[in-house]
Amino acid sequence: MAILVTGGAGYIGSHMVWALLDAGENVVVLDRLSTGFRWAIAPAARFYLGDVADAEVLKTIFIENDIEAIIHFAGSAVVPASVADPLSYYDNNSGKTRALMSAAIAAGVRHFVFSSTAAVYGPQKGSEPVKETAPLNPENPYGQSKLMTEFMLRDAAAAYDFDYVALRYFNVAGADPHGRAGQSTSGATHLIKVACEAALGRRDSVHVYGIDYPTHDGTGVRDYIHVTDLAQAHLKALQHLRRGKGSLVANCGYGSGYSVLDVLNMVTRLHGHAFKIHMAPRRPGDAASVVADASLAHRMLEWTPKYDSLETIVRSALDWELELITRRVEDLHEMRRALAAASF
Ligand SMILES: NC(=O)c1ccc[n+]([C@@H]2O[C@H](COP(=O)([O-])OP(=O)(O)OC[C@H]3O[C@@H](n4cnc5c(N)ncnc54)[C@H](O)[C@@H]3O)[C@@H](O)[C@H]2O)c1
Ligand SMILES: O=c1ccn([C@@H]2O[C@H](COP(=O)(O)OP(=O)(O)O[C@H]3O[C@H](CO)[C@H](O)[C@H](O)[C@H]3O)[C@@H](O)[C@H]2O)c(=O)[nH]1
Repeated sequence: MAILVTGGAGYIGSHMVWALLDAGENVVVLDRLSTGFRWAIAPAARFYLGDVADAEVLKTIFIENDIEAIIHFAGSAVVPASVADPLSYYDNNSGKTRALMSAAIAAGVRHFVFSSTAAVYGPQKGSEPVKETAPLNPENPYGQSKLMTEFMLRDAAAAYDFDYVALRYFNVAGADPHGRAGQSTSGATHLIKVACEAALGRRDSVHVYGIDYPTHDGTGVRDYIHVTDLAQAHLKALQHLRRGKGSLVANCGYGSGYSVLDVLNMVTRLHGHAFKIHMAPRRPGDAASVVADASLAHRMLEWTPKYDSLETIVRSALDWELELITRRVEDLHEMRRALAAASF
């Protein structure tokens, strides 16, 4: 039996692949490498290049592997891009997931774990942690496209021999503590990644989007969750489904909110070098404060985070940024050696 990880070449998916392999699972990855990288996939996983909606590649995967469950990360994940091009988000996050679900159900795959998001909730009054029962009112097409998928999962689970866990991630950050994976996306927009790049001189500066929010320092507040804890939550979700405990929608966060300035100060403190900061207008589609109440995941999945401190998250993100620089330098040396060898 094997677990199919879609989007396993991406940031969160690549950590999931390592977590599954560490837990002794057989892993199959499907990724079209639009934002992910072939090198990010752990060598022990079996890789298929393709789109999650490609019926032919799915057929091949289901014939060649005994897929027990799908952990579905493949998708588009940038809030402002979804505001600029909503239909591509509905296509990739909702339409293509529908095609994947349909092929999976036809092939007899019974378990599905889905990457949902805190963006399904929309604007919150005050800074109270958000429970799963909060109104679902996405502020942007990204959140809406994920919510539509949650509805498809709910209805499919009611109709077919199929169950699912949808995990609503808050702000995922950090990198594998063993240095095997991290966030490598070029042109990243996520705050911690952007700030670490600026600290290491890979960007000129960081823009702070909005200083007039009703938060403790006027900047946006988010609940940052370490990617390794998030991968563990998926392992627990898989266990939950295997034990026949039924479908579930649960938040994944820590319940602690940090502002943009809190994050920038932490990066500066840990790295030791200041970088340029520009105050900028609010970003379209952004909420003031988004913090999780994750008590349901703790209770139902028996999930206990291990890396729940902003300092640990930022430290691992900085370590990964240094690792990427080292790898680029090694690649350059390799290219130089290859060029020198070719010129003789
Ligand atoms: N990063 C976050 O803070 C965050 C928060 C909430 C939810 N999520 C969700 O988690 C998932 C993973 O996010 P990430 O940050 O790792 O993003 P990512 O862009 O690093 O990874 C996505 C991966 O999916 C692949 N992909 C995209 N569309 C595909 C398709 N149609 N067919 C095959 N492969 C495809 C990409 O090549 C990439 O490897 C996404 O669904 C995202 O919406 C992320
Ligand atoms: O260069 C930057 C980048 C971000 N921010 C601010 O930092 C906070 C976090 O922004 P991110 O772009 O890092 O993350 P988002 O909160 O926009 O979105 C993330 O969290 C959401 C859930 O809250 C979704 O899950 C989504 O997939 C994921 O990208 C926001 O207040 C944003 O305005 C800046 O000030 N400058």
